[in-house]
Amino acid sequence: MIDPVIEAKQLTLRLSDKTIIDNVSFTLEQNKIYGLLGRNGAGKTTLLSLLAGFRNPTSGAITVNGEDVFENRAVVENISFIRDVKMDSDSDRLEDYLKGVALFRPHFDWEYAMTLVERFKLPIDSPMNKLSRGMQSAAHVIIGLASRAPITIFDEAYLGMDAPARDIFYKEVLNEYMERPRTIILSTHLISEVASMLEDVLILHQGSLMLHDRTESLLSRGTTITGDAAAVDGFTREKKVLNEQILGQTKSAMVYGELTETERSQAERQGLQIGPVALQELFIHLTGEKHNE
Ligand SMILES: Nc1ncnc2c1ncn2[C@@H]1O[C@H](COP(=O)(O)OP(=O)(O)OP(=O)(O)O)[C@@H](O)[C@H]1O
Repeated sequence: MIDPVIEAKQLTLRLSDKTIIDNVSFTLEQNKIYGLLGRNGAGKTTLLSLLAGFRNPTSGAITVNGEDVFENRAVVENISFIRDVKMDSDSDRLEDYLKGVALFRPHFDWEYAMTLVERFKLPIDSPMNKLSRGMQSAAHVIIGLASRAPITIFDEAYLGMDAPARDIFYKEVLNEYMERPRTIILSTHLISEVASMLEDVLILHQGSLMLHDRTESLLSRGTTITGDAAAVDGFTREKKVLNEQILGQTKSAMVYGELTETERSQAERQGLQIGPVALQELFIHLTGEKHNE
């Protein structure tokens, strides 16, 4: 499959009379890294299951290059959907497990998978259910990376992994993406760790798509003001402050909303530094209780 374009049109899923995905529409262009963010229960896994063809929408459509995904083998074999599932009852050795998975994945690179097994220091002969939680996560991440599917989805796949293992994962994702561009969707609560990798961000809130924007333009909605604590307080008095940090006499405040040119020169005159806002703070603000009252 070349250059997959994913389109959701008024996508809706109801389960037991509850609307889980509510009239969601978006277009995902080929070969970008997308971040799918949302609070617990927002519907991220459900949306990704629809995209991976595991579920049939109640109404609306989700297509890849114009073709419906559900029960469409030609499309689905180009999608790798990696979740953090526990393998408590699977006694296959890791090597056999990977061999089994590779059979159904046309782009699977066995040599790369073995390199990753070494990088994550996984015992290749161990039964899956004897691996630690983090090692099981790493095994799934290896499948996602080595499958080299044109559409690769990591749904909290790396939650059990410790910080050094996650670091390896992020580096591998970026390396792979540079060498073999593909569409990668990362659904995560570890926003600060992945923020710099994301080209576009989608925020799902209570089943609806709240926002789809380039990360850069999303980040321009907020500003960090740093400097003398009293000056920062004066400057931000009328503004929506998302978060503040104080270190001695110095204060750093994240505010929502773009600054005007006049405000920027005013800040400069007062010796205040202006910097970018963190994606995580924006996310907390946009999906927090108060913003949605
Ligand atoms: N089979 C089902 N039947 C009924 N409701 C379901 C079913 N599966 C999920 N839900 C509900 O759908 C909503 C969305 O769940 P989903 O797992 O997609 O959210 P999520 O954004 O991935 O959450 P988290 O970040 O906590 O993993 C939740 O309210 C959940 O209870």
